[in-house]
Amino acid sequence: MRLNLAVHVYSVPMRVRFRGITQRTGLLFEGPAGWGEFCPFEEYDDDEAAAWLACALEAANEGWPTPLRDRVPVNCTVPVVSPEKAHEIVARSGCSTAKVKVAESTLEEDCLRLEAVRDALGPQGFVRVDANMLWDVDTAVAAIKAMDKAAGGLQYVEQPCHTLDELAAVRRKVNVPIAADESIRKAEDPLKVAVSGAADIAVIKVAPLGGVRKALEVAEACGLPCVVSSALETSVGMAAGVALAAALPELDYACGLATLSLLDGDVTSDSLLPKDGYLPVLTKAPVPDRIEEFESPAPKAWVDRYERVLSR
Ligand SMILES: O=C(O)CCC(=O)C1=CC=C[C@@H](O)[C@@H]1C(=O)O
Ligand SMILES: [Mg+2]
Repeated sequence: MRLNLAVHVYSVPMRVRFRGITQRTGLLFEGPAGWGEFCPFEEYDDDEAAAWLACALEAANEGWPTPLRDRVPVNCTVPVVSPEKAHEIVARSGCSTAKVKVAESTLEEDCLRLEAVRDALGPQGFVRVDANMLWDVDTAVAAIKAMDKAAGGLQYVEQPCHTLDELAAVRRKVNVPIAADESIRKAEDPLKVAVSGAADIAVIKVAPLGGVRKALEVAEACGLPCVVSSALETSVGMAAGVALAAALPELDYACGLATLSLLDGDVTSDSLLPKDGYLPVLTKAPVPDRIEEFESPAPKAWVDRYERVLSR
């Protein structure tokens, strides 16, 4: 269905279920500086969605700060899949860092998946895991020790538990570095969250933090090495994440921006897919020249949401 509006609602199937979704949906629009993408996950209320809109408006109206590098190292992302499939994803990616989703299945299954990932990467590669807050402190400590062994060394564990106090407690009890993700992006004020005692690394996401400039402020305020990670955007929104990674004064770790391969298609023919473990830095988002192939059959709810958040 074509809308009589300058916005396009897309719907792209996921190749594998990821964070509970099988279809990625969102909205694209063009402004004087280029294309922007508005795609807060469904459960986000209008308050939270406002930051995502600010990110899309920054891309469309202002553009991004000057990049400090022309390419960005990225990790491949391994969903909860069989060890064979995990091996295939990592081997095919060309990345030397893999992030593996854990804690959604049994510890044994997670460990088998991690062994397969290490096998695919070889001894020089880096393996990190993301538990998305699913553990309590004791479960986290036991799981991290077992996974560190199975993976032949973990680079870090992302958001093992819910609260900053729990992260700090886990951090005292394991040798694996801790990264904070939800603790930052879901904080009431991401600029004020006292993450430094609870984590070694900050995961920052450009859309939930309100755009490249806002996310750079958050990175500076938290004072930790940063990993820029995606929110499963199409290449249009992903370009903003890459712009953030390109503008960070220091970038010591591969970024979680190679998630296009989790989608079964893209709204542009200039997809941001990694080559030899890197994504190119673009000055503006790619033009969504394939939008018609992915036009949503039910755009109304998205247009309503966009207009509601825009008029707040
Ligand atoms: O960091 C990556 O490798 C990929 C991005 C990723 O894992 C996520 C993207 C979007 C939503 C999140 O549940 C998830 C994450 O928790 O980091
Ligand atoms: Mg995470």
